[in-house]
Amino acid sequence: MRAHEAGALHADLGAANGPSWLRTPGDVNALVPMLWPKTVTREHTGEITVGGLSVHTIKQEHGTPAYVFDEADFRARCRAFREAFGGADVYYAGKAFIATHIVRILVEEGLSLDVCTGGELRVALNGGMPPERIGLHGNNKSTAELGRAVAAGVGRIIVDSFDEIARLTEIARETGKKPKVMVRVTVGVEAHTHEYIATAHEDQKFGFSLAGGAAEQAVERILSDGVLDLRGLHSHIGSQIFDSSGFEVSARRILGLQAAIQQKHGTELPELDLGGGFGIAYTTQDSPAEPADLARDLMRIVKQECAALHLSVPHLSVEPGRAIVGPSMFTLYEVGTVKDVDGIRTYVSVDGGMSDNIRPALYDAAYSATIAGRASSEPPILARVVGKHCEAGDIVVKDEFLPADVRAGDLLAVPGTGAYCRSMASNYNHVPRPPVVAVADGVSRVIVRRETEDDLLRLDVG
Ligand SMILES: Cc1ncc(COP(=O)(O)O)c(C=O)c1O
Ligand SMILES: N[C@@H](CCCC[NH3+])C(=O)O
Repeated sequence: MRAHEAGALHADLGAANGPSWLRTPGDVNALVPMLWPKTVTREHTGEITVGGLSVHTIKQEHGTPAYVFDEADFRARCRAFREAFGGADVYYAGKAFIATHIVRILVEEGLSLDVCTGGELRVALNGGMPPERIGLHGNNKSTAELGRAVAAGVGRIIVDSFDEIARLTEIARETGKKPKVMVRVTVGVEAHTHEYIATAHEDQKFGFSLAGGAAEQAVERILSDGVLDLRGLHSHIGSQIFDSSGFEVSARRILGLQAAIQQKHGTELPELDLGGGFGIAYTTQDSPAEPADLARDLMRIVKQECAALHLSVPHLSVEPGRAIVGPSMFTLYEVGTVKDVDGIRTYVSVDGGMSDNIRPALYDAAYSATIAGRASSEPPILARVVGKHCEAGDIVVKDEFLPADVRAGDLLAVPGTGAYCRSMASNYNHVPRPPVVAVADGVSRVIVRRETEDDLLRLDVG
């Protein structure tokens, strides 16, 4: 007997907490479109296909667990952002997920790229991103990283500390180059998101404080030295944000600083970056905005503020990561064990876990899941999908209704794992990291290969 049947449980869970769309036996097979890559469908056989390939074929060719990347979906999202933002530049945030193949697609789709380490810069250049379309971030860029970025001729370096300004000024003097920079401003906005991924409140490591005057001092130092080419101001308020009011406050404050700089120094800064952070749906409880709506709102706010402050509208850029790549992937697992803890819940263990998705453990992030290899007409039961790690907090999906006949050998898919899953993966417990398999037009292709135990042993020099 399964621990909990959905009908009895709904009253306890309440619509706000439970995965409320799964109420009837048929619903366990339903795919809510906003959670899945665009080409995903459930066939009449009951199994899920993506890009024309069935999950069984993907499993046969590549094994599980695997991150499955829907290339057509990713391209469509790149295009949607580029078209929505029209004259503005879209810097895809590589920290969400970067690989050479991804960079090639970004180049083809006309996006620019935000990198935040020398490692990401290396992949960006390897994938053929024109250096002038690369922006380098980071609160502690080393002299070596700055030197490489300047030598490569990156289009912008977003400076984040006085130490960095000094370091970069020295590199510019030594090389005779004039690197283009933006000043990252901490605008003092409390973004409505998990505290670990909010980045614009005062008490934290990123940026120069607006309220404390550090941002203005940073601008003054750059202008008075005259060695760096100050292009504009930058603000990023955090990640997985749904409420546009944070962007509005941020734009108002940063343009206030821009106006103050213009008044004091007579310098009209030509560019403005409002960062990324646009939220996506992980469960049916989330309601993300369309890129066109985001773009319209942001542009309206900037135009209004510029008009009020008598500023020319600067060339705008944004840095979405999650909203582009997040929904383009799902993780395909195989169920290994099913355990009923009587009267509490059913634990469904899969062949991955916190090493391929640390977000539930780190941010209490919610995900959803479905049995991907078949449909079921059994009633739903409340399940917790867990991993294989030696850690009680190794949760993949905290609450989900799965069919009562969920069993070992089932394929299980978790959508929305394109952003910050492979890029934050570890090999905890010496579990090798899964591959990223790109699927398009019925063909699959490994774009990041599976890590092997040999890879891990090679690091262990004995
Ligand atoms: C400076 C900067 N830009 C862009 C991003 C991308 O954020 P998201 O993936 O939420 O769009 C981040 C991450 O939060 C960031 O720190
Ligand atoms: N890693 C975070 C997002 C932070 C992005 C970088 N500032 C997440 O998984 O949600």
